Amino acid sequence: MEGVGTGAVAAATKYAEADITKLITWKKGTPVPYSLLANTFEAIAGTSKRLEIVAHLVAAFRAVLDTNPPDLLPAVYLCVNRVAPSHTGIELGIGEATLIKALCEATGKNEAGIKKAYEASGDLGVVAVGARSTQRTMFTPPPLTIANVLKGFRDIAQVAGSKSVDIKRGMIVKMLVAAKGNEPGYIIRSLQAKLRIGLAEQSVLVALAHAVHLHREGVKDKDGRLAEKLEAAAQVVKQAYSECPSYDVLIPALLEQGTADLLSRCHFMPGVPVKPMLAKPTTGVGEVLEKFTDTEFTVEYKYDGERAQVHVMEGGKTVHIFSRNAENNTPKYPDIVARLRGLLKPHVQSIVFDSEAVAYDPEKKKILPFQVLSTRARKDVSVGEIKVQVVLFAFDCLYLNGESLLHKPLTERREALYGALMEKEGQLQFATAKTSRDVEELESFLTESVEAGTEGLIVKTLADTYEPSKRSSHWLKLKKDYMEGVGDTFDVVPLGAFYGKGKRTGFFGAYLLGVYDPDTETYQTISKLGTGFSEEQLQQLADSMRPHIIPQPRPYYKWSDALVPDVWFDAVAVWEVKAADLSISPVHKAAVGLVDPSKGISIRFPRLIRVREDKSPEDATSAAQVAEMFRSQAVIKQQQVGYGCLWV
Ligand SMILES: Nc1ncnc2c1ncn2[C@@H]1O[C@H](COP(=O)(O)OP(=O)(O)OP(=O)(O)O)[C@@H](O)[C@H]1O
Ligand SMILES: [Mg+2]
Ligand SMILES: [Mg+2]
Repeated sequence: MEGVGTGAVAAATKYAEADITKLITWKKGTPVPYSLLANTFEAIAGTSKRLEIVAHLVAAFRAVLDTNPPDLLPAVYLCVNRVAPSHTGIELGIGEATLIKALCEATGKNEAGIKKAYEASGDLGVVAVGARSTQRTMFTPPPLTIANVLKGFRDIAQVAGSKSVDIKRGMIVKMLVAAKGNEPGYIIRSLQAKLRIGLAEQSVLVALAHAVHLHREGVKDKDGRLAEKLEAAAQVVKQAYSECPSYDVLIPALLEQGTADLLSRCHFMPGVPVKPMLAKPTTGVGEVLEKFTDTEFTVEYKYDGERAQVHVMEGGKTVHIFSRNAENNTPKYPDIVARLRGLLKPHVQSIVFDSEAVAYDPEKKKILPFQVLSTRARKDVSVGEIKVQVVLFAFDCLYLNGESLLHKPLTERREALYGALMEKEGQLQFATAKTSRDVEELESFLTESVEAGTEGLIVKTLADTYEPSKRSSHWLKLKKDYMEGVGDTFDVVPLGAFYGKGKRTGFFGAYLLGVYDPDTETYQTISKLGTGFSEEQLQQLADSMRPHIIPQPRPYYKWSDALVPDVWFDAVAVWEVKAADLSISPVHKAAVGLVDPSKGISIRFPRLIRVREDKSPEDATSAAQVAEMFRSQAVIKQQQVGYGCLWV
């Protein structure tokens, strides 16, 4: 067995010393006050050390477990700043204008004053805490509790109809009036769907695992193995959550029997999207053969469309289609929903398969590029009005007739797939595949794949399981581009913009781009993007970003005084760009500390490929990926020099 990380040992020691009774200010069996969380958030915001962040959360969760366990579920939702699992599509994200009005109403302050304070601090949460109420209320409202804050948020998220803005505002005012001390700040930030305390979901999962373990087994290290057990608990909880990303399932399972045997109670199930398995870039057939010397692998066409995880239940009566992001894409594809029933073999009652939805020309019987798919409407699509036809290329089977196949090898999953669905041209086809180790054969398969209108190949080991949410080295992508020395594309977040000159006066001529570092929860600049747009595209991008201008950069943006944009944006969009190469930069901050202690990495000559509607800013290219790409670029350069062909 692997050794236990020093982190776990330090954590175990910290927990043993923590006195959670100090936190408990309420009676056992009564609802836990929201102040427990607000104070915990405050403490977390005050440190950047993972270990301390997790320790604060563990203490709070233990206090909940000791006194009122049913409050653990709402507490966790509030920590991850969500009101429901993401596939339900129920989310917060109240606009600034509404929040400002609500703050005025709740505090009796005027709008100009609130706006001025907002301009100064750039954070409505800070404004909310500072804006003490000048109004007297007849009755002091009872303190906010964790359960009623979540319920309030849920209600607000679900108000619909013509008067919804006013109704929402009224509900927000009520919460703000009841909030005390630092609470209004976190209420406001939660409503904005931006907690901004540097709390990553992975940390919440670890804390949850540790708290549950300590609550059940005690904090004393009875056999010298506490650190090891805590680490094991965290692993199991993380895995359960990646198979079944729903706290509504995970937390009751944890409360019931702890982490022992958790995967048998919280596992993949149709209706809840599993996080998709991801692939790593490779540079050529040579590298693939080198990596997989002793491993059996297969190669498939890599289609350029949109990922579609298809859940079919009750013999086709219920169908859900989920995006790469676990969002519900079913309303976008009524045509697929309608055709699926006819494509199931008779013995198939339920199936979940992984596929790529690709635009298709039924007359020419040809697949079409992603750009065509992106013109298809996203919501309220009715079958009769569909202009862009799609074909599904199925490549994996995750579940069949009541049984999860996630832990089966790809060979078995593929057999299940081929045995469960019927192919029909232009409707549903299996991804073209080949199994070979021959360099020439693979090279020509790659050429073939590109001629067939795909992006290249995806190489998969045959003996491995499906690894939800992992960017695993069991799946390697081999795009034509990589071999031309370009490397994989980057998914970047526009953080700011520069006004244009000459013909571009009046709108943005260039953008400041950033990547995301989930370890520090910061956006770090990587490049300036200023060429390669059409005038029309420039206009569209400017229109899409203008509503997201903010008065000041967020405290979690890492940028340099040497390159300050004219306006800053909230981190809301993801753009896919192709770039020339990566270099250590005196200006940019991407992956700072990972390759060089104080300098970041930048990319040269980025060109916009597409706007990624299917990725959220936290799914942007990560700092660690940038560092990895930088290192592998150095290796390739060296190899190419070695082969006498200088890399340009
Ligand atoms: N045969 C296939 N097997 C697996 N994935 C495929 C296949 N054909 C197409 N794909 C698509 O390729 C994607 C992986 O490569 P791609 O470079 O497009 O990733 P991405 O969506 O940009 O995400 P990232 O860059 O974060 O990996 C998968 O998510 C899937 O949508
Ligand atoms: Mg793709
Ligand atoms: Mg990509």
